[in-house]
Amino acid sequence: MTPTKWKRGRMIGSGGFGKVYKCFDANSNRVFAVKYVEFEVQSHLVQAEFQALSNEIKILEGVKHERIVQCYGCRSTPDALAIFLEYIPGGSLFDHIREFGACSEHITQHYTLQILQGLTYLHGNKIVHRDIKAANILRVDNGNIKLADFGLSKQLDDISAAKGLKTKQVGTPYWMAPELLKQKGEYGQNVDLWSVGCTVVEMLTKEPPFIKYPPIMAVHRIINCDHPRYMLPAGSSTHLQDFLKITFKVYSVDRTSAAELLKHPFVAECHSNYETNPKQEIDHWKKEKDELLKALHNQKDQTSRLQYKIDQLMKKNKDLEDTIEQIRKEKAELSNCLHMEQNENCRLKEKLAVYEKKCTSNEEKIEKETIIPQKRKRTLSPQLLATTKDFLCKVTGALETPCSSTCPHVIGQHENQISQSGEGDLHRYMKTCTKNPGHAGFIPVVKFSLDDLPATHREENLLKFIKAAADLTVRINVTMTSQHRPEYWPTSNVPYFLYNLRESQHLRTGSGIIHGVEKNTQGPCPCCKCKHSSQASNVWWKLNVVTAATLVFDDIEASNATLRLFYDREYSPLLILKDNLSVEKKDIMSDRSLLRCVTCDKKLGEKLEKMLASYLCIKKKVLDRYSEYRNVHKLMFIVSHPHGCSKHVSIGQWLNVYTLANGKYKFTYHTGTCPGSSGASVHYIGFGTYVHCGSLTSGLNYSSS
Ligand SMILES: Nc1ncnc2c1ncn2[C@@H]1O[C@H](COP(=O)(O)OP(=O)(O)OP(=O)(O)O)[C@@H](O)[C@H]1O
Repeated sequence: MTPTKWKRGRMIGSGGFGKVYKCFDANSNRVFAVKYVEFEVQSHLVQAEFQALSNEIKILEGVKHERIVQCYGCRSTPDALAIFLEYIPGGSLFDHIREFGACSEHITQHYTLQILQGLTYLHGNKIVHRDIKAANILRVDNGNIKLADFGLSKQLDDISAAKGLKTKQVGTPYWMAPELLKQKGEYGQNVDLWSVGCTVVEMLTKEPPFIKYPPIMAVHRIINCDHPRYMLPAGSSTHLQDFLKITFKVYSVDRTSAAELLKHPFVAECHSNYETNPKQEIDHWKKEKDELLKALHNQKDQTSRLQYKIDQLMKKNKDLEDTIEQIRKEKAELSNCLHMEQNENCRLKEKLAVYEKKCTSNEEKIEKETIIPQKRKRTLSPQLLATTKDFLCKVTGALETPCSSTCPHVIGQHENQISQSGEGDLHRYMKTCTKNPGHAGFIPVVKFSLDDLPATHREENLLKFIKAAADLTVRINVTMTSQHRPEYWPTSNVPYFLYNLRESQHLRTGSGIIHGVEKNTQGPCPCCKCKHSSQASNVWWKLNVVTAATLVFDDIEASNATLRLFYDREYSPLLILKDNLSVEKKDIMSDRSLLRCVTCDKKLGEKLEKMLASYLCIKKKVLDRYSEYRNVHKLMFIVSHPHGCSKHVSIGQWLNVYTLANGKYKFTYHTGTCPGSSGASVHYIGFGTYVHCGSLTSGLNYSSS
């Protein structure tokens, strides 16, 4: 029954065709919703359209279904048509989605079922809704829904087209079926099924398909698509996907009717009414409860995991803080230590200065004992050179000339490098050398080449000979001066070298050459290692080394001596021999010592055997080649370890050769030697090999006889 004594209440919404208010009819004592459709023009045409609308409304008054908003007729006012509707307090599904978010598939199933129920009824009564969408689905408080706005849209569109409405309809094509959007397109009830599909997508995703396009483009897409595109929530059922496939059939004839769709598994399992099926509702809530419990459980798990992580981090943090504290303490201690070390350093520096002073004075003492002061050397040299006869005193070889303690010739500098501070100081002596400052005449053995030979002798074999001699040259270190050194040279009153330092320990260094390598296979190796081993080697080598007697005087000194082999460059690997080192033969007057030592290092023994063989072979070739020119070119070379440093070759000419009473030769030369050259082999090309002894007060160097 249409309200007669009604009063308009608050506005509850507005749509494309007018505003909706709550209203109360005093006659029936009932609340309604009233939709005001306002007129624009009172033309004849519009009048006709309104008449058609009123007639339609009358028909709709007879449409009664629990899923349909009941229409209670209409009344005309001067500028509007008031259509009375059943008041539904829950608002539209559109508002619900906006407020609470998309519906779950479960809820969507229920709403879809109820939409289809409403549509089945409308279609059964030959009514097409034409405007199914969430905004036209109203929620009853008990959770069920009703379809609103049905059947009037065609009439309202017609009035709008005739420009008879104040509010202009702006078409929302997103829910419309393709055939409805096509110009002059014919359509039937099945347009509502397409819209149901769009509304299902809207319920699940909050938006119908194609919403991202402006209306005009959306229309184009809907008309031309094979199937609308949408993104369903993850885990959506296959029933749902299949249901949508059916509703979105492009050709309306292919779409299944609303009544048939009620049998689709997507909706068939739902009970039609929420409130009338408490069991299902209980199941639903139980399910929701279970899900909530599960979520709660997960949250608890996560919380306890997070708590554990926090605890771990706090512990780690604490450890780090402790470490920082520890580092701070250590730093403080270290800076304390550093401070103390700096003080100690200062103290030691002062002490060092004192010792250096002492050391210098000791060195000076030694020098006084062993070396003629420079001043004297310079002044005496020219006179001494003048008379070669004077040189041939008893000690230097000419036995017919007696020597006295004042004999200037024999107080020659026996070129041991003496170092009070051990090996560490040898480079210092090299740098501060006064005999050959800069060592221009000394060529490191590794750099020696053909170019270093005089043009007259630039021959491969001579170079090979020098290299072979260099290979066998060794550095000899002695750390003890024997108490058996004589006070005087034999049969003279000339003090013997280092007599005053006998029984003292200090480093003396000189040179020598390996002169014999003898392989032994008889009996066990006598080296220290084999002596104390049950697996003593049966193969070993005896090595003979020639050096100066003033360098290694006797077995006491030999047992405190070492041989360094292959010391070709400063960083050559350390290869030291000292096993069973002894003096096999000694000639004080000639200043020659023949040392002996052993090795059972097979690789070394064989290598030295080969080296010696090629040395002797090339030596002979060179001797043969140059023997007839030996007095013409007077070429000679020396391989030694100046100042105990790495091997150097010095090349030059000898000055004089004296034939001694015993038929031996004695040479003098300026070819470069330094402290540390004592005992080095001196090779006179065309003559043979001798041992370097020292330098005379004249500055001349001389070798053994
Ligand atoms: N019977 C009703 N009971 C309670 N509220 C209603 C009722 N009818 C409509 N409303 C409210 O009024 C709003 C506007 O409704 P109306 O039908 O005018 O517009 P619409 O359906 O949103 O848009 P259009 O008219 O373009 O389809 C609805 O969204 C709803 O919230």
